[in-house]
Amino acid sequence: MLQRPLLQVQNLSHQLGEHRVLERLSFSLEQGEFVGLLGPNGAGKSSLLRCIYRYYRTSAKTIALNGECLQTLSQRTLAQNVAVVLQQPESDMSLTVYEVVTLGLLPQGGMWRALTQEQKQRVHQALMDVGLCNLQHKPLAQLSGGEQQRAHIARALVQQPQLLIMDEPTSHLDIKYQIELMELVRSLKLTVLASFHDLNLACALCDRLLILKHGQLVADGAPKKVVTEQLLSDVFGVCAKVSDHPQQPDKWPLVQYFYGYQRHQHDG
Ligand SMILES: Nc1ncnc2c1ncn2[C@@H]1O[C@H](COP(=O)(O)OP(=O)(O)OP(=O)(O)O)[C@@H](O)[C@H]1O
Repeated sequence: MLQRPLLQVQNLSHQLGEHRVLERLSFSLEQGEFVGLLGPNGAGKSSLLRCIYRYYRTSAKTIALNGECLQTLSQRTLAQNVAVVLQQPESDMSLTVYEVVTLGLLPQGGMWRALTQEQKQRVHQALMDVGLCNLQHKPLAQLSGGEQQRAHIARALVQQPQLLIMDEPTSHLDIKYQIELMELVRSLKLTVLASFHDLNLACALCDRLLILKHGQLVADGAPKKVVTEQLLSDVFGVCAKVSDHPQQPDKWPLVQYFYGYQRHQHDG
């Protein structure tokens, strides 16, 4: 029997004010896939992710989770199944790391009563997974950007979601943190849809890439298939050389950019 996709997006369009930000998108995510969402500024990445975690309401039947229409799921069912990590949320800075991570129990009805042994264990395990046990009693505000993001990922882990959505989770982190954090997420074997700006990082981490341009899905496939010099020129407007990454030549393309755009613009 064919397995049902975890997430199915079918003919999704979305309008913000006068602006049509998503245009008839269709794709699905299989259980366990790690999928990168790429595209230039304004392409519609955040808008698409917002539709999927239901920050934006969309028309019925355009998004299904486990075969059920996203719009009809209760808030609780949605929160039990979908966790979201955004870039640098600042709302919970006064909480300690432990408290932030415990927030992940909310969808299961935790937090408002004493934690059960099982819940405490789950929080502890998540703190271990992200390597934050030693900082768990510190306020979030006293942590570095990378450590804060780890705490948010631990919160998402405690939620035990089927789908983890990440909107540019690494954009303020240095390159080592970016790699470390995303390799950590990858090792957790969740289904992940994450937006990126760093093409090389996305190529090395993702099973599959979705490329957006002007709200349309212009490519969907393995990094090696999708990332071509033509696509980089057509979608991102850059001139680049694409070769094989020395570490994984069969799987990972390596993008090297050429510079001098300012001069070309002036040269007309
Ligand atoms: N509230 C809004 N009302 C009208 N248009 C909006 C609104 N929010 C975003 N947009 C527009 O929707 C388009 C898509 O924006 P979105 O944030 O989804 O792009 P993005 O690919 O995530 O961009 P970036 O890489 O810059 O974060 C942009 O042209 C943006 O100007």
